[in-house]
Amino acid sequence: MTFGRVNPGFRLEDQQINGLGNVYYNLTEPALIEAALKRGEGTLGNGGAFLVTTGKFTGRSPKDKHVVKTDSVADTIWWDNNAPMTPEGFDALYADMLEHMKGREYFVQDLTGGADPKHSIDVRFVQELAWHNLFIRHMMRRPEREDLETFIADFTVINCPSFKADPKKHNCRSETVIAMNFDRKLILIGGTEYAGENKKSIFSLLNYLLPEKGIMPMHCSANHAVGNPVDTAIFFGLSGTGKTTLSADPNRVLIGDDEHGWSDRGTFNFEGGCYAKTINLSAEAEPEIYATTEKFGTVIENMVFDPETFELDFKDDSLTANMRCAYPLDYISNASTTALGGHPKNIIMLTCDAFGVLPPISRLTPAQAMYHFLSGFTSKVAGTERGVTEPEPTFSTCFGAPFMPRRPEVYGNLLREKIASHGATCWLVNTGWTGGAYGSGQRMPIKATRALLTAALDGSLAEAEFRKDPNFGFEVPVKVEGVPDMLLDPRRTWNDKDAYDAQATKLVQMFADNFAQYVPYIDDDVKAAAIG
Ligand SMILES: Nc1ncnc2c1ncn2[C@@H]1O[C@H](COP(=O)(O)OP(=O)(O)OP(=O)(O)O)[C@@H](O)[C@H]1O
Ligand SMILES: O=C([O-])CC(=O)C(=O)O
Ligand SMILES: [Mn+2]
Repeated sequence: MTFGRVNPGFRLEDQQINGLGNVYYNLTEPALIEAALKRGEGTLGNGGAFLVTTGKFTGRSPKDKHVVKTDSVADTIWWDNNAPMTPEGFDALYADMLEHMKGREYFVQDLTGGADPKHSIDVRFVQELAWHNLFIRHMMRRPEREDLETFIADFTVINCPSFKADPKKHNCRSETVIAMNFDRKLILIGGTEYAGENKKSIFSLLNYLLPEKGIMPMHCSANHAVGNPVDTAIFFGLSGTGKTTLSADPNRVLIGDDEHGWSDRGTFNFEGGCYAKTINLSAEAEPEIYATTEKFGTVIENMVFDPETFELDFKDDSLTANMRCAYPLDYISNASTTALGGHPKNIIMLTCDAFGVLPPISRLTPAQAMYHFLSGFTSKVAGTERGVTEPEPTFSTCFGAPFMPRRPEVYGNLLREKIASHGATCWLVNTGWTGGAYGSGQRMPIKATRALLTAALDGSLAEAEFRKDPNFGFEVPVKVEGVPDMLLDPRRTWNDKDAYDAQATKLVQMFADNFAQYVPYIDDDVKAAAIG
């Protein structure tokens, strides 16, 4: 039996997916929640939020992500960063997955990636879990309901958590698999219930497709000034650096929290929803995001709650530190209705420096911006990837290496051209440690980071006095209203100045060692910005 609304000429059978149990097409939120409850997938929480746990996998599995090595992509994929899978392995995987799916209920959503209709792709999600269907409905963009009847997908994602891959037969690494096949226009996900894999698979796809059209795909959040979309800011950053937290700014309009494109028409969100970390989330520091945790249909992943009152425990990280909530953009009161912005006037690169060396804000020249973009320094915070339990310094190029199918220079050069032609101002913002490294110092107060960003975005910071950082050569403001002077100079926040200097020297060397791999591919001015 099939239920719901769908293009009668584009059912699963038309895609040669046969023999399933009931198939539910494009159910809306109430029906999906009802189905998920009936299937025992989770619990209804306060305000109608939907509470789920995901078992063993509570973060992404980047090492289990494969790109199928077909002739058409063999020369353009960055294979050092993307594990290959043979076409034969993929075909066997697909056949076995289809066999496994037989007789089971499936939930289908027909959705779009990309708020700019000129550059969007249509994606069909075929999912075993009703709550994954709810999640992806929040996270992607929805066609008008009447357009569902003519919807044809450019790509199809099949997500079957109960399926276990066979590494030998399927040419993958483990029982968990994410396999992307550009020729067959299929993405197969198996062996994990973590919802983030659904959305990040489309991000990887767009990161491959868009550069060919001259569009820069970015792991960044974005917002714009109230009433003035031309005054757009984007915030690059690896997971946990503050893209979601800082883009939800009560004084600006939210465009999106995680994935955007920059075309010659301006910026556009790939998504229609947000996926926020909820660990230590507080109503005081992040009121807008906090409020979504009691809204109808918000998906709350891996949070501990009181079984009697359903109150969420934001401190309890016993299931994972990567607790999350997913909600549609319009659950944030000042979100953009179009999810479109102008050409970024300010580009913020967020880094969570657990060494406590980098200043809370620095101004970058375009060459320095390119240097930091290619470097992608941060610390991975606990939980978003399997096996990470405390901050772990890392260089993740383009602030999102796990999602980049092409070589870093492809993205670096695109960004560089766009910064040059639109004259964006670039900043490096450390949302990590101050007053010492992880273990002795403390995380940068959100209030201070916000005050610094406000000054950067309203233009007042440009008027400040700047000093040159002796370690990295960028400019650091000396005085900013609302922020203690001392905080602006990390060395002053450390009790032991020698320890700071030693740590700074070590970090500069880590940057230099990492950057050596890009030197053959880059221009002299960026090389000159490569200090150390
Ligand atoms: N100074 C700060 N600035 C930003 N975030 C901070 C700061 N101090 C602590 N945090 C915390 O760090 C976390 C930032 O997570 P956030 O969801 O914004 O990351 P993200 O960059 O959007 O990651 P992802 O790509 O995984 O979604 C939040 O839990 C936030 O409360
Ligand atoms: O993908 C996820 O699971 C969450 C996220 O946004 C990231 O890690 O960058
Ligand atoms: Mn992200």
